[in-house]
Amino acid sequence: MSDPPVVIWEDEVRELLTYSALVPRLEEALGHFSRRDSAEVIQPVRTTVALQKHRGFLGLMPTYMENLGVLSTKFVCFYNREAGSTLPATQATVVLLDPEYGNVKAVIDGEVITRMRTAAVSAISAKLLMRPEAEVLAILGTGIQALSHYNVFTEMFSFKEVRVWSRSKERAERFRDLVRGPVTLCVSAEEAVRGADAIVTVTRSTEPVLFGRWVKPGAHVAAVGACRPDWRELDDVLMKEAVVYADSREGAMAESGDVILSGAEMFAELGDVINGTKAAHREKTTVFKSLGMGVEDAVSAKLVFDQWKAKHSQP
Ligand SMILES: NC(=O)C1=CN([C@@H]2O[C@H](COP(=O)(O)OP(=O)(O)OC[C@H]3O[C@@H](n4cnc5c(N)ncnc54)[C@H](O)[C@@H]3O)[C@@H](O)[C@H]2O)C=CC1
Ligand SMILES: O=C(O)C1=NCCCC1
Repeated sequence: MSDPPVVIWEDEVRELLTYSALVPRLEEALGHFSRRDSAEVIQPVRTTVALQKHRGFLGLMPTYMENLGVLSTKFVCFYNREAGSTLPATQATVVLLDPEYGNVKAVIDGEVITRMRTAAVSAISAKLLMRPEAEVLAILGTGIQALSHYNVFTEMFSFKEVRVWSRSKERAERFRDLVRGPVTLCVSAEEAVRGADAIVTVTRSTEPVLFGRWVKPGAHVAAVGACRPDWRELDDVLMKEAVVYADSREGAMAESGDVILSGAEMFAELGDVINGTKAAHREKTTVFKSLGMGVEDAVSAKLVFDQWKAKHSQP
C-alpha cells in the first residue's frame, strides 16, 4: 500500500515557491517541450469540458516528463464571468503522481502555481524578445495575473515606469494599493500603451483591448488572456504586423482566438528560441501568445513538492 497523498495548500505553496527558483526550471521545461522528444515530455493539448450553465470550462492538463520522473495533471476551471462578478476567473489544483506505481503523491493548490508560472513565462518571453533598453511597461487588467506579472516583471527588469489600466477606477486604485512599488494609473488602454516598450494583456475580455495602431514599433507584447478559439485581446493589425511566438504551436492553433481568427502566421515557440533553433526578433514588434502548458505546472509542482519534503525532513 502506498502512503496517502500529502496536501499542500495555498499559504504553504506561496512560502515554498520563488521566482528565482521557478524561472530557470520553466526555461528548461519550455526548451524540452519544443524538442518534441517523448522521453522528455508528453503533453497533449489541454482537453476542455464546457460548463455552459456557469459560463465556464474545465481544462485537464496531463503531463509526463520521463527524464525528470514527473507525472502530473492540473484541473483548472476558468470562467467568462458577468461584468462585476466577484467570483474568481480561475480555480486550479495540481495532482502529482508516482509514474512507476501510479499512486497520487501530492494534491497541491494550483492557484499560486498558475499565477506565478504564467507570469514567469511572460517574463521569460520578455527576457528573450524585449529590447534590452526597455523603460516603460504597460499592464492591461488589474486582477490576479496583473499582480503576479507586476511582481515578476519588476523583480527581473528595471523599468522606469509601470503603467496600469483597468476599466474600473476602484480596481485600478486597489491594484496600486496592493503592489510594492510605483505605478501610474491610466484612464484608457491607449494612454497606457502608447510609447510602452513592453505590454502585458491580462484581461478577461473576449474582444480586442489592444490595437496595433497604438503599439510602438519594436515593442514586446505578452498576451495572456483570451484562451478560447473565439476570444480576443489583440486586433488583427497587431497580430499581422508582429512576429508571433507561442508557448505551444498546437495549443495556439487549437485555443487562441487571436491566432486563429486573425490568420496570423506563428513564427516560433518560446522553447525554439531557448533551444537556439529559431531567432529572437528583438528588433521587431513581437507578440508572445500564452495559453499555459502542463509542463509549466509539472515542474512547478515538482519544485513545491521537493521543497516541502526538504522542509518536513528537517529534524
Ligand atoms: N495564459 C495562461 O496561462 C493563463 C491565462 N489566464 C487568463 O488570464 C486572464 C486574467 O486572469 P486573472 O487575472 O486570473 O483574472 P481576474 O478576474 O483576476 O482579472 C481579470 C481582469 O480583466 C478585467 N476585465 C474583465 N473583462 C474585461 C473586458 N471586457 N475588458 C477589459 N478588461 C476586462 C477585470 O477588470 C480584471 O482587471 C483570464 O482571461 C484568464 O483566463 C489565467 C491563467 C493562466
Ligand atoms: O494554463 C492555465 O492554467 C490556464 N490557461 C488558460 C485559461 C486559464 C488557465
